[in-house]
Amino acid sequence: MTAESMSWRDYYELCKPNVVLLMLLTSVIGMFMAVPGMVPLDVLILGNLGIALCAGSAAAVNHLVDQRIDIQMARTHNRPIAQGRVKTKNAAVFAAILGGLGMAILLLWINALTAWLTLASLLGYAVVYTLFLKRATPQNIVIGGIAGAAPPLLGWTAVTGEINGHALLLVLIIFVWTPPHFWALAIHRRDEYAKVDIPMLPVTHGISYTKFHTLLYTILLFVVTLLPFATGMSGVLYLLGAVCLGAGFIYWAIVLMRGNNPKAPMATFAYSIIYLMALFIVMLLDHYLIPAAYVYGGGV
Ligand code: HEM
Ligand SMILES: CC(C)=CCC/C(C)=C/CC/C(C)=C/COP(=O)(O)OP(=O)(O)O
Repeated sequence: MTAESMSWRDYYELCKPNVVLLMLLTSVIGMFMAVPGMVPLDVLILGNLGIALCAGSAAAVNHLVDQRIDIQMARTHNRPIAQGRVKTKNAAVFAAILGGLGMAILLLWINALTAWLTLASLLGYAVVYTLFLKRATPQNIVIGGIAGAAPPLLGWTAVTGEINGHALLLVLIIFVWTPPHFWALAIHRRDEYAKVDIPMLPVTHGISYTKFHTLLYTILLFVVTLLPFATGMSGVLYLLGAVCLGAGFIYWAIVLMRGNNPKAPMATFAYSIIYLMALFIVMLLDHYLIPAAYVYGGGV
């Protein structure tokens, strides 16, 4: 592999591509949930491009700010800035270009509301969470989770230009999902966070306390995911999916809490990602398939 292709890979990695891809799935589905038919193609492409660039920019700032702690933790020590493969200044320029481009796209071709909400999420993650909360309180990821939870709202406002209760419900789902998603991993990596003095919940309050709160949030998540059905936003297919997926999450949170399976923390973390992906996909399927079934059923 040439040095040049290596460096592109490093810049790509700065954007946390897998995380941003899952966020994009939620913003795309936020767009589709906002309308009964097809999302205008320009909004679909430019809206998600703008959101992705801004999220990538925030992720690059996170790498930049965290380089000294990243190099000390096994999970993150090989990151591009921590290892000096990307210079701090270049990373800052890269983040500024991505953020500037993303904002320009949203302001020029989408709408001002989406642009400012996206900027708030960018700053919420890159500045409020990374620079302050992460180092200050074990509630860091709970509060910081608001930024990561925003994409379905950003997708929704990109299409409609308005904030809507149903869009906020999608944000609420990801907001409540974030603590079990992260704490499962943080339980596994507790000693590393302790080593770099980051006050994650398992460090400040212990593993058992964190496991219990992971279970509590998972139960709360189960309840919150019933709300799209209860409010008439989604139908029976979604309800079935939410109940099955939620039962699986609670199962893993219980296995985690019982503590006799050493693989439970990372299995719960992996499940959290599959869970969110599947929940949003089933919501989209419900949105299009169920009305279609009614139409065709009614027409026969
Ligand atoms: C404040 C909120 C969040 C925190 C603290 C958090 C924390 C983390 C951490 C530490 C990892 C790294 C695991 C590793 O390096 O192996 C991770 C991975 C991941 N997170 Fe989150 N996360 C948050 C929000 C989100 C959101 C909102 C999404 C998507 C909607 C998301 C999707 C993912 C995905 C897909 C991965 C796997 C990445 C990979 O395999 O490369 N996360 N998360
Ligand atoms: C515009 C918009 C939607 C912005 C959202 C930005 C974004 C990419 C949020 C990601 C959330 C995340 C992976 C947090 C982990 O950070 P960490 O520093 O705790 O984890 P780390 O140790 O792996 O870096």
